[in-house]
Order: sequence, then structure tokens, then C-alpha cells
Amino acid sequence: MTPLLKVEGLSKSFGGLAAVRDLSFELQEGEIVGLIGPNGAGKSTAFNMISGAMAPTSGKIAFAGEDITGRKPSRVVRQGLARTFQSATVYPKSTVYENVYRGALCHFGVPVWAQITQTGTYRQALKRTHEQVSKVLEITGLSPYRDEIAGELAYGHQKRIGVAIGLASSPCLLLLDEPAAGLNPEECAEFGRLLKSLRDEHRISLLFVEHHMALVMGTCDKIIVLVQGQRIAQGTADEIRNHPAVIEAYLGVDEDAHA
Ligand SMILES: Nc1ncnc2c1ncn2[C@@H]1O[C@H](COP(=O)(O)OP(=O)(O)OP(=O)(O)O)[C@@H](O)[C@H]1O
Repeated sequence: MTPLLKVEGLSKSFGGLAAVRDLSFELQEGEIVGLIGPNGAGKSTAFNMISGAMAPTSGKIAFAGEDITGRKPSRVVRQGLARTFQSATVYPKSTVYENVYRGALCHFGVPVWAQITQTGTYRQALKRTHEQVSKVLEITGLSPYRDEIAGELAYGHQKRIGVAIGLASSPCLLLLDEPAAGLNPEECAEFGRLLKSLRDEHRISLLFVEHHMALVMGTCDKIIVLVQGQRIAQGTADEIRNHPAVIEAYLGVDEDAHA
């Protein structure tokens, strides 16, 4: 079966520094894959290359069998690969609905001429956007908060707004950049349930970069471990927990400290 995402020999150098070296892995449709590693391991660099934000020095990225290496994020999104950002809320003084709506408008790409002339095309696009926003608010559990000011919500709910914006383009693969950063254990557990429901109920595959080990171990079907730009291990949570190279890389790092 063609993997949904196939990364082959991906490398990125900044001057003399090899931030990512010869990274290869596959993500099958319906999988949740976690990318972990100590600080400076190259996770964000790999993530940015896959989402199209950064061109690789070498290597190849295929999405649903199509080579997307070096394609711009706007084009990659249209193909069904979206990403979230670390910051919780884009517009903290706007309502939850407005935040997601503005994000969704970018995805739906209403042509400028249609915006100026306010044609039927424009009105249809707005209607579709409103419908999609309502749908993703429902999926992310944010419907009851749609008219609340985003910056005044509990942090766990603020983080969901980023996920809702990512979902606005109806992706089949969503990349999440440290989605649990700053969440307390209870919010983190809830977030894990959200991620699993995206996979199980909405058939959205996920790839996420995360330091929060409890979330990674509890939700990922497959975990990839990077150290100094190189993949040192790949496997299920149990395989990764007991992998000698991973234990060595994390030696002295207390898992509970991140839980
Ligand atoms: N734009 C850049 N220019 C120069 N060096 C960079 C750049 N981006 C990242 N690096 C370097 O590449 C290496 C990998 O960084 P990266 O941010 O990908 O790691 P990371 O695993 O995401 O780390 P963290 O968990 O701390 O976010 C680091 O040594 C970093 O300093």
C-alpha cells in the first residue's frame, strides 16, 4: 500500500551544521506518528521541510504517492497536508469563531476579484467557510465556546483553536508542532483523546513533534526518535521505551518531569 507520507533521505544543513541527516520514514493512512528527540535534535527542521516551510538540502518527500519536495505550504495544504503552529491563539482578543474563520478563509482562498465584486462565487465561498468552521469547532469540542474571547479561555481550549484552524482545510494529514506545550496533565490527557478521535472518528492521520512523553507514548502508533539530526530508533511506544539507544539519549531526563 502506498504510504500517505514517505520521507526519503531527507537532509538539511545550515552552513556547516547538519540539522537533519538522511532521515527516512513512512506514515500510513490512519496512523498517529510522533517525532521526538532532545533539544536541537532536528525535529522542527524536519517538520518544517515536510510542511513545505523550508526547502531540504537533499532528499524527497512524497504525499499520497506524489512528490511534494520543496512545494510551498499553500500548495501542500490544498493537496491535503496541513500544519498547526506552536502559538496557542492567533487573535487573542477575537472570538473563537473569528479566529478559526480567519484561518479558514486563508485555506479557502477566495479570489481577490470575487471579494471586490462580491459575486455569487464570493458568497458561496463564504457560506462554505462558515459551514466548515462550524464543523471543525464541533470536532474539536469548541462549539460551546464559539462566541467566547479566545485569549480568555483555559489554555487547553486555546490550544484547540490551533488544531481547529489546521482542520479547516479538511486535511487527510495534519502536522502538529508541540501541541501539548504548556498544558497541565489533565488538559494533556484530554488533548490525547482529541487526537485519537481525529484518527478514529474523522480518519485524519497525524504527525506531531512533542516533548510531552505521556502524550506521545499514550497516543502514537509509531514513534521516530531523532538525535543530532539522525533517526536512532523507530517503533511502538513499548519498543521505544526499551530501546537502548533511546534510553542512552534521554539518560538523566525524567519522563515524569514532562508528564
Ligand atoms: N534557521 C537556522 N539557522 C541555523 N541553524 C539552525 C536553524 N534552525 C535550526 N538550526 C539548528 O539546527 C539544529 C536543529 O534545530 P531544530 O530546531 O530543528 O531542533 P529541535 O529538535 O526542533 O529542537 P527543540 O526541541 O529545542 O525545538 C540546532 O542545532 C539548531 O540550532
